[in-house]
Amino acid sequence: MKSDALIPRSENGDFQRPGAQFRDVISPDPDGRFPAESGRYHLYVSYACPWAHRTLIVRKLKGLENIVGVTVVHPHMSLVESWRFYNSEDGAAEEGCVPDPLHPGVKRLKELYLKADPEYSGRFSVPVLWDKTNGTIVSNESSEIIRMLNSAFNYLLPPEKQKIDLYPPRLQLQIDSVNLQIYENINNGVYKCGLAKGQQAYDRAIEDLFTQLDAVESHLQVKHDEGPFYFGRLLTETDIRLFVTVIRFDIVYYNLFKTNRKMIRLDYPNIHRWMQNLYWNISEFRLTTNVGHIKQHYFSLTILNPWAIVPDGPLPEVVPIS
Ligand SMILES: N[C@@H](CCC(=O)N[C@@H](CS)C(=O)NCC(=O)O)C(=O)O
Repeated sequence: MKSDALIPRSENGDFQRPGAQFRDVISPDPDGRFPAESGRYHLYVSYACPWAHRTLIVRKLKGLENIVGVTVVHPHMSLVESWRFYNSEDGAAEEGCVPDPLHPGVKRLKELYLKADPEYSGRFSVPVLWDKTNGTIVSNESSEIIRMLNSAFNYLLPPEKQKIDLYPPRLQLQIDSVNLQIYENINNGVYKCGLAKGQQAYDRAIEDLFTQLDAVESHLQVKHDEGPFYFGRLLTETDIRLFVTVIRFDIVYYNLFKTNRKMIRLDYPNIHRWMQNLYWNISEFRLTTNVGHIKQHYFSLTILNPWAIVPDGPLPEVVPIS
């Protein structure tokens, strides 16, 4: 099968991201199928992937490093064979990748999906939240994994980490509604631009993307007096979900996905300031951002970049706060 045929699209050529298929939930209930326990769950992520990046940020913000393990896959992904684990022939560019520590001999993420469900026929995507006790996947949907990490393990955490609530009850309605627009037009919007098949599909996607970015820019300008976050004073999951796309924007999407009507650093001062604050002042954002993996992964998608040449810029990759 030609690799282009593996990109899911509508009849009009619009990219359509398939829904995740493992949708179980870790709960604080000790009698549940997936009770919150220390050392039982493991995240498989790529540093390149914005959806996986959400889970890395929340894991760190909540101080779950010793409770939920992580393995980073190699940044080069095969559309047919899926992500692969580090092997001894890999070099320095693959910083942070290791062989699968839980399943010696497993080479590809695909194998874990098939262990969890031999009949599985969906995409082999990251992130994967793995349950060591049942030997299965709890969830491969990042929006739901971050909600679990936000609250399910609280009873194991010190008070200052328990208190961090990225989905606070009084903002939930607003968060849900903003998340939806940001997902549709920005998070997935950049993919709709990059993976559009045909001019009209691209034109639709780019219009929606920049209309939404313009709206976020105005929103952040108004909110700035209240605080540095999307909702002002409080850091929420909306900041995380927006950050993972914005940090990749000038570096890969602008060029590879043709989202080049405007650049964050030059044309969106409020979004840029908001992003710089998260990146430079909140270490959990900076320490989970790996620009090397991001560039290695996206520019290796030969369906969009036949020679897999990784461009030099933009420099600096993330502009320091002046
Ligand atoms: N709904 C998923 C989407 C995850 C996703 O699409 N991940 C991409 C990487 S950025 C992936 O692993 N794709 C592999 C593939 O489609 O084969 C989530 O948010 O967790």
